[in-house]
Amino acid sequence: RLFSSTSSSTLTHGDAASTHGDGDGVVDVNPPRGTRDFPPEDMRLRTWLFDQFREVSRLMAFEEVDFPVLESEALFIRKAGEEITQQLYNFEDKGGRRVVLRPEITPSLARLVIKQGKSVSLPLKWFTIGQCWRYERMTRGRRREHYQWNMDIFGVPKVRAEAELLQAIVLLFQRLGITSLDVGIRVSSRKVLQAVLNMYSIPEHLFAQVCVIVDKLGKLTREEIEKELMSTGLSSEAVRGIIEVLSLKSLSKLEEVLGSGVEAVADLKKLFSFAEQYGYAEWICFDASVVRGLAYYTGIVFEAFDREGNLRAICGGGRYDRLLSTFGSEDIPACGFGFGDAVIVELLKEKGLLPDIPRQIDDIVFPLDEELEGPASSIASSLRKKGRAVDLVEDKRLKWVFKHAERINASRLILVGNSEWERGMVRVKILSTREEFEVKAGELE
Ligand SMILES: OCc1cccc(Br)n1
Repeated sequence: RLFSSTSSSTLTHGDAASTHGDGDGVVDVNPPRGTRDFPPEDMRLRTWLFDQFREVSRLMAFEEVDFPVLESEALFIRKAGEEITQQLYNFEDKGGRRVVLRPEITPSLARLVIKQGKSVSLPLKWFTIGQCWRYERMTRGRRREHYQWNMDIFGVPKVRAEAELLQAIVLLFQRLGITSLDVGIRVSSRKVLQAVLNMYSIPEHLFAQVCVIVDKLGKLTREEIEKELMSTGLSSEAVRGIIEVLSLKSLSKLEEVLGSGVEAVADLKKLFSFAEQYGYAEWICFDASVVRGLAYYTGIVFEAFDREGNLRAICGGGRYDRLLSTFGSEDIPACGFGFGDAVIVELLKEKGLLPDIPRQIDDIVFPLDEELEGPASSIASSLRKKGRAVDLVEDKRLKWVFKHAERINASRLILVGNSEWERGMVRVKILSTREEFEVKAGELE
């Protein structure tokens, strides 16, 4: 029993098992609870997915940025009761600083925009793919980390920005083979809720808190939602009004209730007309119940969902025009989305769209005798300098090498044997055609 998943310590590179673990030589080779390793096969799928994120970012003319996973806790202290701020992976570092493993990326983006200040010209279109953390009581056995692709636009106040973000999401789905029959994107605006709160003269400072509660529609029962809303001091009449408006699924109905000329309706109408022009109208639908769970959204919000309703939101985002002033800076209009690496893979599995990403290398170089290991190394080296991916294999039987070549989809097998080498030659086998021929070692490329 060398390995067990029960003890808390882990095997670190180069250490003998006996110096770790709880004394009986048992080490835990599993990663910390709620986290994942990415062995080669999983890493190839992740790399493929992230390559799709990057390619869409390139098509949309976004620039890549990056940030530390570790951030000051101050960046995430918010009073609206969001789940994300109640599950902070926070701690005090050895310098007594309050820090967190970031639960989201938007505040880091805002921090960098403020830091860059006047040295950057607006609009800014930035993207990043980064790991985000939450400390979730493992009772629910959910993950504690995931990778998120974030796309954000700073300095565009009009809904053109949201229309651009929605195109990025649709392009991504299309690249993965997902259609608008599989997935939809629910779109609404926080200005809908703002208009309702105004109708009941509910004070501004309750807005974020009410949004966070209403975002639980569909997760909590209607009674639980009503109870939480009442606990913020809302009258039962206001609570009823909110729930009634948020159950609307038609823009014209919304206009009837809120009256024409309301900003929320104008924004949404503009966005839906953009959708027609971009060609992704069949992907989006108005749904007033979409508010998203982050306190800082101020306008259009959206989330992609699987139409079969088996999964959690695939991605989501919205406009956040007043986030920078919460960090003491001048506000800059902004909007963005986060797209996690987990739900999308569950969807691809469900749809039978998971790609098979096999290993692939160009050449295997194999010395047939021990004293040819030197020549084999120089052949491998010169091929690598010419850009060939080369696996230099030694101390194996030829039978194993042929199997290995198949397993890793090598294009060529280059055998270094005495009789050929004496004539300055090597034997080349093209594995796809079984063609075999001799080549001057110096002319190999
Ligand atoms: O989307 C919420 C979230 C934040 C951090 C880590 C994980 Br897993 N999930």
